[in-house]
Amino acid sequence: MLGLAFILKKKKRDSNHVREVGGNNQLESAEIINRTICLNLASYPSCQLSIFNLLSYCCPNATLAMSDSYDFLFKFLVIGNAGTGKSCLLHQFIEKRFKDESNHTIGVEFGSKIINVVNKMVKLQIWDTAGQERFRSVTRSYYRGAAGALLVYDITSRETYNALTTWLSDARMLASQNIVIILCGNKKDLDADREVTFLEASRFAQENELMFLETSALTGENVEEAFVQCARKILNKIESGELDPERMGSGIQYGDAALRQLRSPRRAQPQGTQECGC
Ligand SMILES: Nc1nc2c(ncn2[C@@H]2O[C@H](COP(=O)(O)OP(=O)(O)OP(=O)(O)O)[C@@H](O)[C@H]2O)c(=O)[nH]1
Repeated sequence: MLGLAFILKKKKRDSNHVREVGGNNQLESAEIINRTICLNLASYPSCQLSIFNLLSYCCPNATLAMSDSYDFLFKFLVIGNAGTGKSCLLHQFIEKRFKDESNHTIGVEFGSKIINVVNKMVKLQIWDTAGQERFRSVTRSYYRGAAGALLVYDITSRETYNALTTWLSDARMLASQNIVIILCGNKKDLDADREVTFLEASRFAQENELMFLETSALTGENVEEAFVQCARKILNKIESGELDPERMGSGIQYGDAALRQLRSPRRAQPQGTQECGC
């Protein structure tokens, strides 16, 4: 059975973190809490293709099963050059504190959080991707079916700002044309070392139809806002009919069987089973 066990179980924990380890993209272990999918491949070091990668590719909505009292689940990406603070932003958003020691991400990391957006409970399933070029082929495989993204640059590094067009075209090509993206100029607390002005970045955002905020993972400024604004825009698009959660690869899932049943009776599933978009 390849050592792969899907165990659905209720389990409470403060944070939901999955870390993909090993330079050769081995998935040592991964947990999605509450809706726990346990993958234990530690004893299969030769397995080069992570099961998460496979799940994400084949079944972008595979994490949804029983409801945690949320209305929607959105798949999010955090992308941008290495060292811009993507992991620290995710950590600040989930844990509400700065990650003191942050190493380069190897492949991808995962986190999730339920937030309240305009009276809807939205579960964000967030994939924090490695910014280093050598992981690009791995990280690109996670783009598929993302509903939203934080596109991060470092306001003290023009190089990271100059790379934005490449990240943007990748996201629009590989995720979805409709992906909602918020541009985040991170390290706002280092204003004295700024190399990119607020004005030029906001122009870039406007020209490319992006939302824009300057953030600081260190102080927490605008971090929650970045995720919330992105989620709010996705919700608006759902309400206006511009986005269809039922469309395969939309990166959006309904949060409970009842709501799904209301919308599409033939797709209703028994409680406790896994919904898979494939
Ligand atoms: N001053 C300041 N430093 C930050 C901020 N965010 C991150 N850093 C620092 O920037 C460095 C890189 O942060 P990471 O979160 O690891 O960067 P990353 O974008 O995830 O990097 P990769 O995983 O390699 O793609 C670390 O030394 C952080 O402490 C911030 O808002 N302000």
